[in-house]
Amino acid sequence: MMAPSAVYGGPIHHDGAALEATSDAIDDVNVLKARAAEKKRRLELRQGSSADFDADSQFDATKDKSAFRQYEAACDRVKNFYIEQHAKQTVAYNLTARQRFHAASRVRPELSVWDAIEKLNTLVDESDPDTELSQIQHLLQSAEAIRRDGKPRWMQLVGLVHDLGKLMLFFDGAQGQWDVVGDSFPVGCRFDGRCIFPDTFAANPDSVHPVFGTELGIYAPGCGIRNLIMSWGHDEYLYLVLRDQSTIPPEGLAMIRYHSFYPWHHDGAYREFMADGDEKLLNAVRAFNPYDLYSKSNEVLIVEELKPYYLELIDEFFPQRKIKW
Ligand SMILES: O[C@H]1[C@H](O)[C@@H](O)[C@H](O)[C@@H](O)[C@H]1O
Ligand SMILES: [Fe+2]
Ligand SMILES: [Fe+2]
Repeated sequence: MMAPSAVYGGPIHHDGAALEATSDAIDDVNVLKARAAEKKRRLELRQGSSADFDADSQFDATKDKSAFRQYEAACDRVKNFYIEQHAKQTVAYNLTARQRFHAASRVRPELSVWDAIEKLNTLVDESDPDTELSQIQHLLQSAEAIRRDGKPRWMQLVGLVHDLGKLMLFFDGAQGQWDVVGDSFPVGCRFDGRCIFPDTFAANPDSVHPVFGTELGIYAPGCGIRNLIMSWGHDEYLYLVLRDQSTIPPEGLAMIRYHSFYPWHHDGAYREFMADGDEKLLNAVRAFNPYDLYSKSNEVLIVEELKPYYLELIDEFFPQRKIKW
């Protein structure tokens, strides 16, 4: 009979040191195996995301797009919202809001992204003619549409978080919904006729201001979209919050910052301020828009079912877990 040492190719030791060495080696192998399994799982997850971020959307092929953003036919809730917002979004208010945001004394609540999403459960957006569901549903509907179209994981994440700036209603000393939600536009120059309900800007003192009321106002042509002072609201707030606290790529940050800037990304206004590189950002914002707008539906998603997938996605882009809001 063959000696056991011949089968294993070496002598069998029974001393403690050798046993310890063997069990360390087994631990090492297990770590490697766990790492390989994790890598494979992440790869598999990614395989579901193969489309370019800016490839045309597919999920909305059968949607009647003319049914969305019908402001003339909208209810009084929406019209009254814009009457108030357009009267009050002045340069002076904007500077006050930004100072408030940047103040060293500002207490910044810390909350994970998922907890922030759940907090939005109670918020129904007064400016929105297309959904009366809570914002958590809107975020999940956007993210799910992006996921269904096989878009990159960072873009799915942008869908999931893009309206979290609406949390400023609870956190940032907002005055009401008028300085949180709704379409956005620059202040400091003439309000463009392509904004919705443009006549309501007549009640805004800046519209007759000797500088702010002129076509270019405080800006130079070609100054760059990033240099426009955007009306204060959830886009700008979330952009400022996430710019330094996530690994979202620049295109994703542009989607967040300008997703409500319909007069620019949808109606071609304010192009005179664009600089080199802005066309690329515009392209990104446009690629995101269908997932924000046409994903709105009355179909209620089951939050608990989707939660594990999105918790993992959040982990990938927010390694520090909690966000300073
Ligand atoms: O009513 C909506 C809503 O507030 C959205 O979150 C915003 O991004 C849109 O631009 C706006 O018109
Ligand atoms: Fe939004
Ligand atoms: Fe949205």
